[in-house]
Amino acid sequence: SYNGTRTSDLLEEYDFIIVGGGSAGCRLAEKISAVQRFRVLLIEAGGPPPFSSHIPMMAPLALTNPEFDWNIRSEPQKFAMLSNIDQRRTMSAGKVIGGGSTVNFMAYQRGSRSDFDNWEKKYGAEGWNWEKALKIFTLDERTDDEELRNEFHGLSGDLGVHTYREKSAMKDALFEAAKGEGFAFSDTNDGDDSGFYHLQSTVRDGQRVNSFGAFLEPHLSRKNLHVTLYSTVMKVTFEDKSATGVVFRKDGTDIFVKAVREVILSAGALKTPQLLLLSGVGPKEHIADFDVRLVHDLPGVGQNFQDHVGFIGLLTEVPESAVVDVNDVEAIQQWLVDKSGPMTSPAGLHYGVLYANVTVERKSDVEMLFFALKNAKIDLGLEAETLMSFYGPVLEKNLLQPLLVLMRPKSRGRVGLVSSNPFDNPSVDPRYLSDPQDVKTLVQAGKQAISILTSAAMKAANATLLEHKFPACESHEIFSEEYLECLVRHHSFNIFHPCCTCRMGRPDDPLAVVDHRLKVHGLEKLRIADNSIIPEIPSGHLNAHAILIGHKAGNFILEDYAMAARTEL
Ligand SMILES: Cc1cc2nc3c(=O)[nH]c(=O)nc-3n(C[C@H](O)[C@H](O)[C@H](O)COP(=O)(O)OP(=O)(O)OC[C@H]3O[C@@H](n4cnc5c(N)ncnc54)[C@H](O)[C@@H]3O)c2cc1C
Repeated sequence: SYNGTRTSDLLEEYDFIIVGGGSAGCRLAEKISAVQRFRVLLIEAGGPPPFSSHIPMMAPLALTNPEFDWNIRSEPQKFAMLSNIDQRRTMSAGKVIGGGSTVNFMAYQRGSRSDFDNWEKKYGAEGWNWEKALKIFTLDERTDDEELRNEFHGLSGDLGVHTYREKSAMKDALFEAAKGEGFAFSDTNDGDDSGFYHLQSTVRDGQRVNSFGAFLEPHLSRKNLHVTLYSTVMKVTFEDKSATGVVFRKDGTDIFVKAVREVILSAGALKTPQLLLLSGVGPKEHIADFDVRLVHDLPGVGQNFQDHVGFIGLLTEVPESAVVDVNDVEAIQQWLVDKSGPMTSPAGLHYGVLYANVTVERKSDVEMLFFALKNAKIDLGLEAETLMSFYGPVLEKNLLQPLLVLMRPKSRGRVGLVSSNPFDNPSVDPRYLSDPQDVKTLVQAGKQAISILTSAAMKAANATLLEHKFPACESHEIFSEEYLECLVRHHSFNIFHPCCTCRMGRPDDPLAVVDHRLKVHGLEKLRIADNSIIPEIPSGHLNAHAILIGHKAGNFILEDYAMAARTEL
């Protein structure tokens, strides 16, 4: 498999150095290396994608595997994840070329028009409104869905997207039940996120589409593009307030490469703030606690952490035919022969998704994702005793599990250093559910989910919501408000969408880290292009956003260096 540029072939200097070959970094590297006279270096800490990552149903296998996952452990949580080991959560993040897009669950969702318009209005993120974002989404997308030939979708981009329109009795029942609750059927990616919809996912011809395979792999022969794998950037170097290059370690050797024009950080929402702090850029009081020389006091670095978090534990028994078994040998063989069959389901999410509104101000407060998979071994984070007593008795049953997730959580966390060693993971304190409104919203959504799961349509499809109490909540009447609140706090679950830790904003905004063209405030020759720059978490899943950010960063760079960029974007 691909192993990147040989170390002996690397140059001493490049025009642009991109740190992190994830969803955004790969998109960006393709854009700027299209200009032949730009020498571009992409530095990625992980290696090539594992074979299993191509099989959509195998997605959960990469979770917590140290070969592909940074395995960052959160700080103990006070308001959520109360039944987890040490009340912590593993903040899974891809350590592999393609980053999150190589290990994620492949849902392709942009969120709502208002999310983007809000970035522009509230945070001064000029040019990031829905209309502008939509142009880029459609440029990059290649949907295979005949029914989506409209202004919201692209047919000729590089990012393959598949819609799961396949019919099944369980999906029909879920849709019928959702209709009974007043939800209409809709297209998830038209900017109006409400109702029930078929899942759109980054799958093409039965295989995962990651950002590396879609955008970069076809262009690896470009002579001006170097990609170094298994290479961990330790810090950005500066002369006064200007970035001069980076130091990375590969095979035990520390290598300095000079950036003639710019360094661009695309290391993701957890690692980008860590790298800035290690390089002396961030809140000066925090940096002073470590053996790091202050380069620039920037209070917003690592602040404003946001993630989509919610809960699971409403177990619903369904017929065997409604569930995909990850260990089904016949299904694996079928996939190996012609990339078809049950293994093409992205992590068992093929039943579609519901955006539920529980408050009046929003259409999409909570997303309900319906998982129906067996033997998936998803890391739930629970203490062994709780895991055994809750899941042990239902191990042999075929289960449908709704995962209810806050789309616009109010709680805010932070990322910081634990040490000045770049090989230590950062300290991540999400402060999940620290805002009481978040819990209230999830409890209301829990009631709505129970109504759906116990509806006549679901009963007719032989689905039975099990009255099986979660251990920490045994003293409460099952499915009462108190029970649901207890479940929310004890069996909380995030879906690995950290963002917003180096957010965009105006120069006079004390917590802004980058401007609307992604340049770091107060510094020269340094940009950020990954999900850390998002000011407020949108209601879509974040792979689409990272790709959008990589694409726009590429446009900004081409414009700034007077290349023929599409300025209208
Ligand atoms: C398990 C899981 C499931 C998910 N499911 C979905 C989903 O269904 N749909 C969806 O849209 N989104 C999903 N996401 C989220 C989505 O994939 C991410 O939001 C997105 O990939 C983030 O893109 P990014 O470019 O900001 O960062 P990343 O893609 O994480 O890229 C960062 C890259 O930088 C590298 N890096 C970090 N530090 C260094 C360093 N010091 N030196 C060199 N390289 C470094 C990393 O190894 C990584 O490759 C999921 C994520 C996970 C982990």
